[in-house]
Amino acid sequence: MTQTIRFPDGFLWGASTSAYQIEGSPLADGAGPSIWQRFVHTPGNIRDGDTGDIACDHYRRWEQDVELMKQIGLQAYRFSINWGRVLPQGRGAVNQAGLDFYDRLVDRLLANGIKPMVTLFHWDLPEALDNQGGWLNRDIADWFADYARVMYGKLDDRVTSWATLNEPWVVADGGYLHGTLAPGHRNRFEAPIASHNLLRAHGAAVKAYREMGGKHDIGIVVNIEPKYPATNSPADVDAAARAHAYMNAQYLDPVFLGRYPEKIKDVYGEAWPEWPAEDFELIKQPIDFVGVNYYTRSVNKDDALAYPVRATPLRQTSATYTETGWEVYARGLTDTLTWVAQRYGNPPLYITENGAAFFDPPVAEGGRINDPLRVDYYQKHLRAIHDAIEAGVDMRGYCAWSLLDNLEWAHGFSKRFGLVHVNFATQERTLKDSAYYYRELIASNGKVL
Ligand SMILES: N#[N+]C[C@@H]1[C@@H](O)[C@H](O)[C@@H](O)[C@@H]2O[C@H]12
Repeated sequence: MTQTIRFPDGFLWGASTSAYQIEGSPLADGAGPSIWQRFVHTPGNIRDGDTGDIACDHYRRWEQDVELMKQIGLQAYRFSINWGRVLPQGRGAVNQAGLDFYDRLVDRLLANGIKPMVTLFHWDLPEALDNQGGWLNRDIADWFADYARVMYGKLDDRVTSWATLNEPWVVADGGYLHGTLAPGHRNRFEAPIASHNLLRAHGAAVKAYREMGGKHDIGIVVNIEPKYPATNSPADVDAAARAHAYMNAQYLDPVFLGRYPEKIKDVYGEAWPEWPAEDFELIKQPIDFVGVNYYTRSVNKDDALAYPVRATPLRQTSATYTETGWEVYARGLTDTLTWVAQRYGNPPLYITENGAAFFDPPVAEGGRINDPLRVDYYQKHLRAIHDAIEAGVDMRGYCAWSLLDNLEWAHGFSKRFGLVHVNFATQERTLKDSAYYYRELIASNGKVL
């Protein structure tokens, strides 16, 4: 007898995007370039030479896209603000046209009963700030707080959910250690500095919100990937612990516990600086929720040559893998959510991203796009979330990644995560079968699982 699944009353069902991945028009109407403008136009950085110059053309088609959200029945829409569209130099003069774009979007979402969930930073740092050191300059905590104040001042009368950062780990690891993401640095001494300043900026933006009397929810969005040892050998167990400290605990420990996990020094070694104690007072500002981005897990083998964590993920022979090479492992989501709940005092949690890139067939007769693997992925992961709820985790909502097929960073347009297919040549949108399935899920509050 299959269990009837019921999600809590008021559980919020949404979908997520980010500015640079969907908006296009990166320099329109006075916007200042982000570090992605330079990065995507540097040959070799993005597959097929794809760029965000047009992307999903959302900056011009946003009304059509809100209609799509309504058609799917979204209760919430998580999106990010392009910092440089609002502050072209990252600081100082406000670009009114940029602010007006987000103002109109928020009003239209609310008019359609869709809750805006705003992320202030989703990787598109203004180039002008990067030219002043960007995340390597300790002043960026103040620059970010000033930008946050501009957005709070404009939208906090209607936006009730703020996230400061999206996935600081990816910014530090991809942007400063491995160079696979903008700004493309490869420096093991820079990565912890960027990571620490991202957390300081988070704390400064939360502090600014409280000081202005903000009464709504503010939190942080982190990617969490549970790390399992390949064997019970001490070497593999320790390898998994290093990988966990590096990707997972390095972010929520400072935010909730006011300190880094001890193991992080073993990860970075000589590249790990000592930090001023007052930094942790700033970072650990009380927050109202954690956004968890979950995609997969990794099974780790000790590997002395794999910097910085000295652990290598092992492919699981019997598993299904997505187009991005990620194992489909829904149990890892339950383990992740119970870990966060147990370690940090059961804070309110949202899944702010969860989804999969699979090869989608062409649009069939009648305009249908059959994507059963994506439907199966959602079904498995929502069941895993329900298991966490049954275990007492305070789950408040779920945002599918992503509303639209979009620019998958260095993958270009080759990896499609959308509930909605985008023909990037014509900008035609087509709901995939997974969008129709998600619509039923929302309408039944998860009962059709
Ligand atoms: N790759 N991938 C999909 C997805 C990416 O498109 C988002 O921008 C990130 O927040 C996070 O990495 C996850």
